Amino acid sequence: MRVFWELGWFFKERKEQYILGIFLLLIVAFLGVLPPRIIGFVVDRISQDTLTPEYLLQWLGILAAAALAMYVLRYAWRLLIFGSSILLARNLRERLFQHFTQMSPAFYQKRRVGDLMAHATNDLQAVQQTAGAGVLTLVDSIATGGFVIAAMAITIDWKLTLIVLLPMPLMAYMTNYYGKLMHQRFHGAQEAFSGLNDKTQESISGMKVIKTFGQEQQDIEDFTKMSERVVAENIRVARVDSLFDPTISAIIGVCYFLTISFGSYFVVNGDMTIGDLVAFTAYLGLLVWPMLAFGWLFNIVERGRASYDRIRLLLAEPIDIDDRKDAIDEDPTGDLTVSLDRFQFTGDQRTALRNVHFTVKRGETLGIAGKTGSGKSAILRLLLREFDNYEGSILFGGNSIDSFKKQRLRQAIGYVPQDHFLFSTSIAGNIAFARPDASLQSVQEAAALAHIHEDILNFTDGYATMVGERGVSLSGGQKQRISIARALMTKPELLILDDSLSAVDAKTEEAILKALKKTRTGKTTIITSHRLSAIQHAHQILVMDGGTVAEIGSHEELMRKKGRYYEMYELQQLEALVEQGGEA
Ligand SMILES: Nc1ncnc2c1ncn2[C@@H]1O[C@H](COP(=O)(O)OP(=O)(O)OP(=O)(O)O)[C@@H](O)[C@H]1O
Repeated sequence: MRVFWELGWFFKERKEQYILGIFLLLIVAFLGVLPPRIIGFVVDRISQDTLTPEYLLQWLGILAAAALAMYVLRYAWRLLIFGSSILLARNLRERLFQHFTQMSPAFYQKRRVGDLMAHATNDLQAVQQTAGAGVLTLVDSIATGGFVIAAMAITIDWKLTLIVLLPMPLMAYMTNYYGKLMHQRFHGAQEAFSGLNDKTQESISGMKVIKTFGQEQQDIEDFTKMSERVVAENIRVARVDSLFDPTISAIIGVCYFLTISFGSYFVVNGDMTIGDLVAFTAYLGLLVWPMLAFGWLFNIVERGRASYDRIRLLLAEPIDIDDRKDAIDEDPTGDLTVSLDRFQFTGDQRTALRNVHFTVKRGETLGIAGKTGSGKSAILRLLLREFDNYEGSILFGGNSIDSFKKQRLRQAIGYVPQDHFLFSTSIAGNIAFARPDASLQSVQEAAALAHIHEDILNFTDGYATMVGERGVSLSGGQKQRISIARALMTKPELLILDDSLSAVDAKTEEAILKALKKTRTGKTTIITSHRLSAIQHAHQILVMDGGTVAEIGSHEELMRKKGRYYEMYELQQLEALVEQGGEA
């Protein structure tokens, strides 16, 4: 029951609704004890042969009024309590989503998407159930049970009531024992569900690769195994859950046995009337629901507790990249000075970057070259402040990048990542992502700069063409150029192209670079590329090797040096020549 205490903050927030709801529920529970008592009175009149139509009508009238009141009040408390529990789910859902948006890539690296989705769906539903059906079963079982027992003891016979209640401690012990078992098993069931969720998500996203490699059968087998584990875990839960009903029914059976044995003895002895015994038996029938509800309560509460524990753990995960208290609320601008002594990716033992020192003057272009895995993207990710755990400093306009508000820093940067991601919306919507209020004209201008305008006009719906799952399929080069247009929309102070021209042909690459040079005067640009043609025009070129700077200088300087850059350049020239069929 600890989960009710832990959800106390929410019950306080919705105090009025819960108090009124519980109050109405208590009235309903009280009204519920009237019918058996009325039946008892009427049976006594019948057995004494003194039943008059007026007497019967009077009680029937009261019964009808009670039934009507219960109908209306039940509706009202359900609305109040279940309505509130829906708000709890909304509240937690929004907090979770907000939390997800603030977490750094390091968080997503160690979490699985399916797992996070299970938190946002299955777990939230279980917590909602606790605040709704959980509160209902708790209050209703105690109130109805309490009123019925009170009615039995006060209006009929306290001795018979005591006798009948004798098996109750056994029931309390059993339900408590089952509850503990359920808690352990629920954890297993929820984890298995998370795993299955993750598998489904990954298989659907990677269906193309699965099919290409003809691995459908293997994937189906993996899925089936995980699905069977979910079934097995849930059957383990059901095995305990199924024990509640038979246990409660058996105990109720014992109660009936005691009622009939001792009740008939009391009637024969003249301590009770037949009407009393009939009413008592009817009351016993009314005890079935609170006892069953008590069993369900354990189920709901244990499920809710396991889920709420998982949600709280997730929400307690610290935001590792956060704004400082005195963060600068201005867009960063100026020279970029990078002085990195050492950087390791979170959770990785290897040094990803070592002794990387360079300055990019405002308005200049920096090119970064280097073999795959040499640390080019790592530098860019630090500039974006995806990680803070480096030794050294990164200054933007003389201020450390972590002294700016995260939002401000990222607004100042237009980033085109290697792995393009387009949203399932129109092409215009994708380009205007960071400026949703932008005019179509500025969207088209950005698209023209990224050399994708003509392609877009050729699509059936032009800029309104839908992209993604339910839309048009785009080529890698088209996706790249739409991503570049998206980054250009904000006219960023710093534009970062992370190998973003790899899927376009040499002519298109040249045209894009020319357009950038023309429109980005006074603004800084960083381009990483395997193809040196994309960076040879840069004011400065950084050649990375094994996480450190191997060479730095302009194209001419590096060519004169005849070092690594020279070798790479010569090799690429040769490759180009071979591709053209050896004609110089
Ligand atoms: N999130 C991460 N956690 C641990 N190691 C990582 C992570 N991302 C990259 N690395 C490692 O850091 C090194 C540098 O990677 P980086 O992505 O910067 O290379 P790159 O030069 O951009 O390569 P490419 O040209 O293939 O994109 C690599 O050895 C890579 O395996």
